[in-house]
Amino acid sequence: MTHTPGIVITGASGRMGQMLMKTVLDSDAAKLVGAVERKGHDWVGRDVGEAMGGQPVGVTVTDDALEAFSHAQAVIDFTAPDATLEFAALAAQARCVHVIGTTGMSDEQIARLEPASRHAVIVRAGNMSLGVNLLVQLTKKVAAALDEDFDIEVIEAHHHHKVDAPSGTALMLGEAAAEGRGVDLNDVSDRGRDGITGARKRGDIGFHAVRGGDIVGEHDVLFAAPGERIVLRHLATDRAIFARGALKAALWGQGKAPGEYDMVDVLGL
Ligand SMILES: NC(=O)C1=CN([C@@H]2O[C@H](COP(=O)(O)OP(=O)(O)OC[C@H]3O[C@@H](n4cnc5c(N)ncnc54)[C@H](OP(=O)(O)O)[C@@H]3O)[C@@H](O)[C@H]2O)C=CC1
Ligand SMILES: O=C(O)C1=N[C@H](C(=O)O)C[C@H](O)C1
Repeated sequence: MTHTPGIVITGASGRMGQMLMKTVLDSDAAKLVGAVERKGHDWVGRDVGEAMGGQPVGVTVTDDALEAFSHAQAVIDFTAPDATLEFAALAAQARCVHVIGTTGMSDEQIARLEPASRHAVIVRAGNMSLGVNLLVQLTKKVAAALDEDFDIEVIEAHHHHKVDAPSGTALMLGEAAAEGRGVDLNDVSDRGRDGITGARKRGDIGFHAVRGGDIVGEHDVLFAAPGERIVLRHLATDRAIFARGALKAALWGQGKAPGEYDMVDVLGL
């Protein structure tokens, strides 16, 4: 008999939390065993299906993350950096696979995931969709094929609720471009120009963030040279693509050795 992994969703009431819940409830490969919200949230104590405006699903929203994780095989976490660091310690304690979609983490915060990854599998990516992870590979290839006559700019657009910039995806694409070029992104990153900036510095990788309305997520990588331009583009029109990727990661992580992984590992790209 095959074992169906139990999944807990953190940030249950969020845009991604609700999408993740629906994706797990619709899946035959996993079962929803927990939904976590912060202390004092008005969903705590309610059936999560009813809280989302539908039928009961038999899962009560809790603010006790460790208790919820102790009944699960994986935690899918699209919340905020501080919350994700707390959940990483608890998921490791419960030996759950921790799938992290949270963006906006500093290098120092990312480094603080390391102790948890010694005890449990962590899969973290700024974008869980197949399309973006393919675009990351293409960006690396194109950047490796072109010289610095081609200026690289990463332009992203998101809904007006988004709190971090550049997006996690834009940073993944920038890292890929830098890697393709054989440079360190920290040395060439130029974020959001304003004022008398002087002429563009050869070799820089620029980042620009647009925020408006209900844009799900759009990313362009522009390679601009005298006389020609290449644009690599991904348009997300449905958050389901991120939730499907996250569930795939939660299933992929079962039985893997503790450590830090990303969607390139999961998708075998
Ligand atoms: N990797 C990927 O593929 C994707 C990543 N994301 C990322 O996922 C994250 C969430 O996005 P989105 O769903 O749009 O955001 P929302 O603001 O809609 O949801 C975030 C959820 O996390 C909860 N949360 C925040 N801080 C805490 C905390 N300290 N303890 C417990 N719960 C907390 C919020 O609760 P409350 O309302 O009470 O604050 C809310 O339920 C962002 O970082 C975003 O960039 C989004 C889409 C795809
Ligand atoms: O906040 C969002 O919505 C998204 N965040 C991720 C990011 O920062 O790149 C992924 C996706 O673009 C949606």
